[in-house]
Amino acid sequence: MTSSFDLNKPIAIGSDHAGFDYKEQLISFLEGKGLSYKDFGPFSRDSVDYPDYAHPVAEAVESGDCAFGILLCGSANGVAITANKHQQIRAGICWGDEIAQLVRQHNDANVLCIPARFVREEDAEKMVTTFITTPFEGGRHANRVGKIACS
Ligand SMILES: O=C(CO)[C@H](O)[C@H](O)[C@H](O)COP(=O)(O)O
Repeated sequence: MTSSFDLNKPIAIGSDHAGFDYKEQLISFLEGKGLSYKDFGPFSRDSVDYPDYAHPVAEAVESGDCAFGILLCGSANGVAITANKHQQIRAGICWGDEIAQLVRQHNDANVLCIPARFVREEDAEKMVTTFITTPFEGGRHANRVGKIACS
């Protein structure tokens, strides 16, 4: 699979209880594609607090330990709000393939946030593929992305 991400590094993935089943399904999907990943949990369907999983995924991407991140919760708002607290993280909520393409092309997103309660499993898989394979366009978008971080 061709990607502008360094796929020699693992993909960071995490969720809350609402995203747990989709996380497990996406892990199988990544394994099927021969892609390595690091699962930041949770490891059951028990109710949990999304920041406890979104922060570690964001840290793994920000540090360069992982190529990029995938986060899932019910609406994706909680994980996206949390991940975007990290200066070098650009986490975008995606609910369809065209949005997943645009968040890479225009925003150089490094964390894909999926609303598990609002998208179908097959659409989640398609968005992951699109996120991985779509390069950042640069140009005018690079100027804008360069102005996002506060410090
Ligand atoms: O954080 C969220 C919303 O911004 C996520 O959608 C959570 O998954 C959701 O809030 C969990 O809700 P629950 O009623 O505790 O299952």
